[in-house]
Parts: sequence; structure tokens; C-alpha cells
Amino acid sequence: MLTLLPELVEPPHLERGILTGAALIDLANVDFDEFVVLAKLQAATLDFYLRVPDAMPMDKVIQLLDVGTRCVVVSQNYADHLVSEGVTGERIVVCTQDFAAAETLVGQGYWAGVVVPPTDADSINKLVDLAAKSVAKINYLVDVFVDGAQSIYEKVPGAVPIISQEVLTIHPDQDTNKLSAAQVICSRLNSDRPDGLFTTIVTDTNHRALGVCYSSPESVKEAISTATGVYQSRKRGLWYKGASSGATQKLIRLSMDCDGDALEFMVEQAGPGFCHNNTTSCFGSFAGLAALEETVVQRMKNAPEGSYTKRLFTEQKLLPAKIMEEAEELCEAQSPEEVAWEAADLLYFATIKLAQSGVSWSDVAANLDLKSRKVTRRKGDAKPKWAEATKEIKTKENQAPPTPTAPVLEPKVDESTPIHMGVIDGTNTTAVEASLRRPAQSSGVFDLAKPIVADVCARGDEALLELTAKFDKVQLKSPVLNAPFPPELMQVSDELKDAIDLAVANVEKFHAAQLGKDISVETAPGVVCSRFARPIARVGLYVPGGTAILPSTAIMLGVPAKVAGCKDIVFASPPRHDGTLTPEVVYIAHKVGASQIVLAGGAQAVAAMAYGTKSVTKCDKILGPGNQFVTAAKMIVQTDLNAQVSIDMPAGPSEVLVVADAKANKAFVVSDLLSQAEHGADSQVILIAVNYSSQDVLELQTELDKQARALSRVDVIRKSIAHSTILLTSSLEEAMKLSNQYAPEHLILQVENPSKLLPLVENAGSVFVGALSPEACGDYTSGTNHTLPTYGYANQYSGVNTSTYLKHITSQELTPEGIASIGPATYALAMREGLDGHANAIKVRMNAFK
Ligand SMILES: NC(=O)c1ccc[n+]([C@@H]2O[C@H](COP(=O)([O-])OP(=O)(O)OC[C@H]3O[C@@H](n4cnc5c(N)ncnc54)[C@H](O)[C@@H]3O)[C@@H](O)[C@H]2O)c1
Ligand SMILES: N[C@H](CO)Cc1c[nH]c[nH+]1
Repeated sequence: MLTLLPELVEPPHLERGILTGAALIDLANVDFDEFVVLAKLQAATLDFYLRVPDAMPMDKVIQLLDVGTRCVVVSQNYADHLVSEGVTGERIVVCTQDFAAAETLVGQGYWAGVVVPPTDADSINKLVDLAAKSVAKINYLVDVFVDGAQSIYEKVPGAVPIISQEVLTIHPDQDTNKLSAAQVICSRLNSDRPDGLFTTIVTDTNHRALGVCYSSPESVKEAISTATGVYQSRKRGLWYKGASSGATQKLIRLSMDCDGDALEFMVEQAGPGFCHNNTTSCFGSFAGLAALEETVVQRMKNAPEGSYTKRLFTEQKLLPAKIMEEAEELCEAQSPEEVAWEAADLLYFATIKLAQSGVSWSDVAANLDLKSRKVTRRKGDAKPKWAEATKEIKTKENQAPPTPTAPVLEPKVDESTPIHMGVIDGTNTTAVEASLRRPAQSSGVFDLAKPIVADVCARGDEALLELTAKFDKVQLKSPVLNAPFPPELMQVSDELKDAIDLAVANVEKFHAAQLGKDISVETAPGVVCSRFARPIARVGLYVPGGTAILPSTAIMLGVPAKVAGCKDIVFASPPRHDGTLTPEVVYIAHKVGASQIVLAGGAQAVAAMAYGTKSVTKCDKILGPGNQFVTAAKMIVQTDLNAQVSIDMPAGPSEVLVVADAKANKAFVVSDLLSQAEHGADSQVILIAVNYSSQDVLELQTELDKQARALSRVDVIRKSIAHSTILLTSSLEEAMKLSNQYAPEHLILQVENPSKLLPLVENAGSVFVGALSPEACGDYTSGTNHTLPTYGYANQYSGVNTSTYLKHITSQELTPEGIASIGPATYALAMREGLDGHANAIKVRMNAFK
């Protein structure tokens, strides 16, 4: 059956289309570019038939076929031109009203189909005659809603009914005036069984058989309307698979065999498997790629820390290096056994890459099928880099394979590729988990940061100066600038001074309000417990300066330090190539009363403040965001007892999660996503799109591409958008569940009544409520702090606030009445613990007041 879609399709309609397999769209009614985007997203799961107007240029039609359109429906004249352009007959359906022409086409025998809209009883009879003569493979696409057409598709073997989406229903019990999709499907089936049931092969999305069931018109109707596996049990009537066991099925596609006596239900199986023995298939376990895929997906969730599989998932460069190593070994393999061996190794590592990216082998198969539909073929020559490498491989035949080196992962940027985010269904848990993984989560960076930290700890200033020369490309004479800072190093325009002053005033107001009061409570008669705050004396504040200069971070770290009353405020920031610092950072350091600025960045700056050097003041706490090296170094020094230093939190590459409903202003949403994507290639931005149609997704992607291209850091954005995703959900509750799972640094709510969602926020660094609260305001001027936990640590850390700079000390004072009131209990507990020294300290006092 071909579902006629009157206009561009929305997801729920598409789902129905997927169940029935194909959709016919009239290109006169839809926008060409929009269709191209839709086809790229959906052509793997839905066969698109496109009615193309005669006026359309040939290269555009070829483009439509290239993006996966199954067939184009065209006039005969146009079809002849397409054939002369090399398009094969199975991609063309000829549309004709002329039965003589149709007869000739039938004679030619290679067209994918002929659309014959029958207009009267006479033409219907002619068509039936024609069909009787036709060679087997001809498809007649018949418009069912022309009177009498139903008799055609029932009488004409191979006739495919075209049914408008508007008159078709998957819920015939509710939509009684519409045509039942199940009924249309079943009218094409002939049972060869005495009980009239249809044998039904149940398969997974790779067409691997899971088992055999039976269907009836009633069970097919239930299956289609619930989009689940529903069958007809020969003993117990309708069988909703998994209703009692939990092993439910999502129905992906339904099709019939060549002679219409059996069905295939392609499903996604939940639970332990299809078989009642809790195995994936009734025909035993899967082997080969299928088994490997299952194992790898399991291991991704629970591989033990330190295992090789875990390393493959977490060490950023290991997997690409192994894939390239195995690809090279496959190229060098000679005997059939060697080729099989090396290909298996390569597929193993490829399977890890797929699992990590939330892609399955069935997605790969669908992609291969799509590629097989390309009409325009590239020459297929290798890129120069690989052509050169191949030359080497040939000359190395029969030699021992070389030791592979880790490749530099700098993919070439193709500027014509649209800047679009990946789109996934928010209910696909595996894909969601993969897409929410932070790009910079690599334990390998600790191995790089550790020797740097150790070097600075051991050699102090000398190491610090060397590492600054190495990483920041500047040879300094001294690694510090001590207060009072020279005025010529803090020359700032009046306009910027005003902006800084405003930001400082607001941040100060909000952080001063957090100071809170000391507390004093009489817990029992004569027992007074108190708590009072004291500033941490020496704080080291890291202001990033690698990919962008961030004076705003100096404000966010320096102002609360001043509010809290820290005695020694030390800043650290990477110097510029001329050895100076950004003047705004020096100006802010001066404004908050800093005593010193360390001219260093990365792990070495953190180490210098943690251990102290001859020139650098040793600090008690290190605060501030930074890249992976900074964050790793902070985590290393806080676990070193010799350093005696604590940290604020792991605050790494910036990230944002936006929850937006379909009514949200897409330009606003996109601008918020891009404002964080521009921070660095390792930043990540996530959009949870609630009730977005495919049209909404398309509009958003178009806006994203437009705004991104207009920004100066578009190259950085391309890289961060490459690991950023849109998650499609159908409810705000589901959206907030996903957001809490991600625990974003920044959460932006662009929905109707956004403050209503606040009670649902469990994990987030800072929340931006409503369309007029862009994150950029929080980054600079509103008053909240922008130093916030990333990597999902928002589920356990707060962002920087005034308490981050304070210690809270408790005290107690007891009177004789107090000793009397809690003495006996204290004595009893001490005796129970066998600590009679403790007990004695109570006893002597109780005796003194007897
Ligand atoms: N979470 C937050 O609150 C927050 C706030 C502001 C900024 N940020 C993030 O801070 C980060 C700043 O990163 P950045 O790189 O721009 O500046 P950075 O100052 O953190 O890092 C630059 C330093 O990294 C070191 N480095 C660079 N490459 C190295 C290598 N290969 N080996 C060892 N050391 C190396 C160098 O010493 C350099 O000085 C960004 O990711 C940004 O998103 C986060
Ligand atoms: N968005 C960053 C926090 O992740 C902070 C910042 C500084 N400058 C601009 N933005």
C-alpha cells in the first residue's frame, strides 16, 4: 500500500507510513529543500515516491534520487529523459491516463510502476484486462478513492493501492468513516491454512528471525493501532506480546511475502528476548556481528574500571588509533584466513565506535541501502593522503607490519556541509546515553597532567617557566606579577571599565547577600552550639586564557573572594605571546585587591598555586574553570595530602542544555546553543525539543546553520556541534527527566510558563528561566556566578558562591546545668565504645558538681 501524504509529513503520520512502508508525496505541494532534509532523515525507514512536475530541472530530480527517494512518479516524456540520463527503470513510475501507452509500458516490462487513475467502469475493465496480460513484475499504482478502484486492486495482481493519509486510519473503531489500514493490508493476504490465519515471521531490525507467530485481521488491526507486536494465538485468542512477561515489542515495519500468504513483523524487542526461554531468538543465540553488538552494548554500560573495553570507551585517542591500525592490517593481509582475521578485528573496533555513538549495525545496513540508491557516482579515487599511504603498503608487502602511532584527529572541514545537530528520539535509551556523553571525558588527560604537576612540585619556578615556554610559547623572566600592579598593564577603555564596574556591582550584591548569619542554638538546657564563618586565607583563582580571554571569570572568582574577606587573593592566567596579560584581567585583579598574578596556564599554573614555589604563594584552595588539563590538575592536587589544598569543583568545558517547546522563538534557542558551542571544540550543547514536528526541526537546523556561519568562531562551532544533539520528546516531564540525567552546567527553559518547571529541576549548575533570560547575562552581568560544575558534576556540586570561600567553624559552651543534662548520655556512649578516657572527662565534671 502506498500512503498518499497530502503535504510534508509530521512524525506521527510518518510512523504510520513506516508501518505501511511507503509514502507518495506530490512535490508541487512541498518545498524542494525541505523535502531533501526530510528524505535524509527518513529515507532509510520509509520508501518515498515523489510525484515530480514536468517543469522540474533534471539535475534536481537526480538530486532527489541521490538522497534516497525510492521512485519518482513522472510523465512518460520525462521518464524517457531520465532513462537517457542513466536512471534505471526501477526508480521510475510512469504516470499516464492513456491505456494504450500503459500497455506499451507494460510490454517494456522494466518500469517500477504505472499510475493509472481509472475514471470509469470501462477504464477499470481495460486495466483489469491489461493486468491479466502483463508480465509479473509490473506494479500498478491505483488511486483507491476513484470509484470502483477497490475492485481493481483486489482483482489486479500486483496493483498497489494509493490511499490518502487523510482518509486512512489505524484506529478504525474510532474513525468509523475512514478506511482501515489493517483491512487494506489484509485484503491483499490469502491464507493457505485451514484456520485462516497468516503465518507471521517475527524479525529484528536486521531481518534476523526471532520466531514464528500467527496473525488474523483482528490482530493485525491491534498491532497497527498500538504499533506493538500483537498476534493471534491459536489457543488463547489475541496475544499482546510481553503483556505479562514485559518482553514487549515495538512494531517497526510490517510487510507481506511475494504471494501474500505470510507476514513479516519487524520489531524492536524489549526485555531479555523474544523466546519464552529468555533468549533473543527461538532459533538459538545469534552469532557473529549480532552477538558482538549485544556484548559490546552491555560492556559499554558495565565494563569494569581499568579493563581494555573500558579504556576503548574512555580514552579519546585509543579507539581511532586501533581502527586505523586494523584498517592498515586488513589492507596488508594476503591469505583468505588473514583477510578474515583482520576484517574481524576491524569490525570489532568499528562495533565499539558504533555503540559509543548510539548507532547499530542495522543503522549501518540502512545507510548502505540508501547509498545503493545514489544515481550520481563519485569517481571513487582515494584522497591524496590515503593514495600515498597505499603506495607504502604495496612496497611493504611481506614485511612485518609497522607499529602504529596514534593519529592526529583533525578532520578536514568541509565548509559546504550544513552546520546541523544530530537528532535522536529521546526514548531511545542507548542513543540518548551515547549522545549525552561529554566529548572531553577522557581519563587519558590525567596521564598527561600528572607529570606536569609532579614537575612543578619538584622544580618550582624553573619548571613553571619551562612549561610556559612550551605550552604558551613565551619565555618569561619571572612567573609572577606582584601587587601593586603597574598602571600601564591595566589600560582599559572607559566603556569597558563601566561594563566591568556594573558587572562587579551586581556580582557583589548577589554574593554579599549570600554571606548569611552566624548561628547559635541551645540544644539542651545549658548547652549552646554555635557556627560562625571565617574566610579561607589564601585562594588561587584560575582565569582561563587559552582559546578566549575571559576577564569575566576574573570577576566571578575575584569578587566573591573579596566579599568573603580572603586575605591573599592570587590570580593565575596564561600570558599572551608578548609575555603580558590581558589588561582587563589585571584591572579586575587590582579592583578586588589581589596580591599576585601568576603568569601561567594549564596544569602547571594549578600545581604552582597548590604547592607554592619560590615566587608563587601557596594557596589553601584553588578555584576556577579551565580546559581538561586545568580540571585534571585540580583533581590531582586535591588528592595529594602533601599539597593540603582543596578545590571548588570540576569546572571544565562549557555546556548548555536548552529545553524548548515548539512555540519557543527558534532564533533565541539557537543563539543560546551557539553562545556555548563557541567556547571550544570540546564544548557540548543539547536541545531537548518538546513536541517538535519535523518542520520545527528543519526550521531550527536552518536557523542554526545561518547564525553559526555569521559568527567569527564558526570553525570552533562546527567541531562542538559535531558532538551536540537534539533530543525529541513529547512531554515536559520527559524533557526534565533527561535534563536531570545530563545534569547540565547551564539549563535554559524556553517553554510556556517556564517557572512552573523549576520544581522539577534536580541537577543543574544554574537555571535561566524564560526566553528573555539568555545565558550570556549570567556569564557577565546579572549577578549569578558563571563558574559552574560541568561533566555532569552538577548532580553533586554547587557552582562557585560565597560559601566556596568560607570555612564554617562550630563551637559549644556548657554550663553546670549543661553537664548535668547531657553528661550521663555522653558517659554511657563513651563506655559502650570502650573509651574510658572520654567517659572519665565527663565523670570528673559530673562529680565536681554533685
Ligand atoms: N565551567 C565553567 O564554569 C567555565 C567558565 C568559563 C570557561 N570555561 C571553560 O574553560 C575552558 C577554557 O579553556 P582554554 O583552553 O581556553 O583555556 P585554559 O586557560 O583553561 O587552558 C589553556 C592552557 O592549557 C594548557 N595546555 C594547552 N594544551 C596543552 C597540552 N597539550 N598539554 C598540556 N597543557 C596544555 C596551556 O598551558 C594553556 O595555557 C573552556 O573549555 C571553557 O568552556 C568553563
Ligand atoms: N559560559 C562560561 C561558563 O561555562 C563563562 C563565560 C565566560 N565568558 C563567556 N562565558
